[in-house]
Amino acid sequence: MIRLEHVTKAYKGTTVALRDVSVDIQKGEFVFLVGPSGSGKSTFLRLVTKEEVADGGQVWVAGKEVGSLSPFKVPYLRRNIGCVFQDFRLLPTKTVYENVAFALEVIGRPRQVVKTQVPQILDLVGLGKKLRSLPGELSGGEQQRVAIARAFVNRPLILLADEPTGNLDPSTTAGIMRLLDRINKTGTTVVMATHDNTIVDSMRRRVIELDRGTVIRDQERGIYGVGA
Ligand SMILES: Nc1ncnc2c1ncn2[C@@H]1O[C@H](COP(=O)(O)OP(=O)(O)OP(=O)(O)O)[C@@H](O)[C@H]1O
Repeated sequence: MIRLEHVTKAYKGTTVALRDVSVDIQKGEFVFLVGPSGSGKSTFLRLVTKEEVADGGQVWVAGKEVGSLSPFKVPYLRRNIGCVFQDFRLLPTKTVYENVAFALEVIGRPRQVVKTQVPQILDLVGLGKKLRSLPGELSGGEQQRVAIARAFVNRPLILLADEPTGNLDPSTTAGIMRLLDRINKTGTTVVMATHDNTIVDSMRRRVIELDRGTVIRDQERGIYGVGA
């Protein structure tokens, strides 16, 4: 579903962010990306969505080589990928319902589809009763649930999560992880960058560890790491 082949990425004026990274992630896997700050985790995720382009090597997503996709095809690539971030990135003046509906409207889904799917997905994330709230009226955990609903409402093949629990307390974090686990169980491939050793150690999923842009460990049912 996601394959990086000898991928290298350097930003202007910085050291290399990823160096000869080769990784193959199958459909339906749940993968943790771990490593110290600056090790290249976010860069990895941004290459998958083509927010960044590799300098060397190839990035394959759902059977397409992303680097050579023409610009007009990039939106179609992104329809297959839901993204969740540490800072939620909700539209502050729009309600919970509108935030999630927007994700369907921008890809031209008919109104009737929006009307049925948005309440359904908000029920799934446990926010069926907060449709009319604004993000600012919700707790951090609830805001992240809205963000996950928005990322998943289109049933993407892939869900990328960059430190999704970074701003949340441990019990809220556990709820978010249960939700991501449920989404993964529907067959969605989940790749999550995290610094949270407790999560990684309790889930025991595949762990890919980066250090200064290089994969130093790729372990099935892994733990966060030695000395973490
Ligand atoms: N837009 C950018 N411009 C220049 N350098 C960048 C840019 N984004 C990342 N970098 C650099 O690339 C390297 C990898 O950064 P990246 O954000 O991928 O790491 P990370 O593992 O996600 O870090 P963190 O855990 O702090 O989010 C770092 O040295 C960083 O400073």
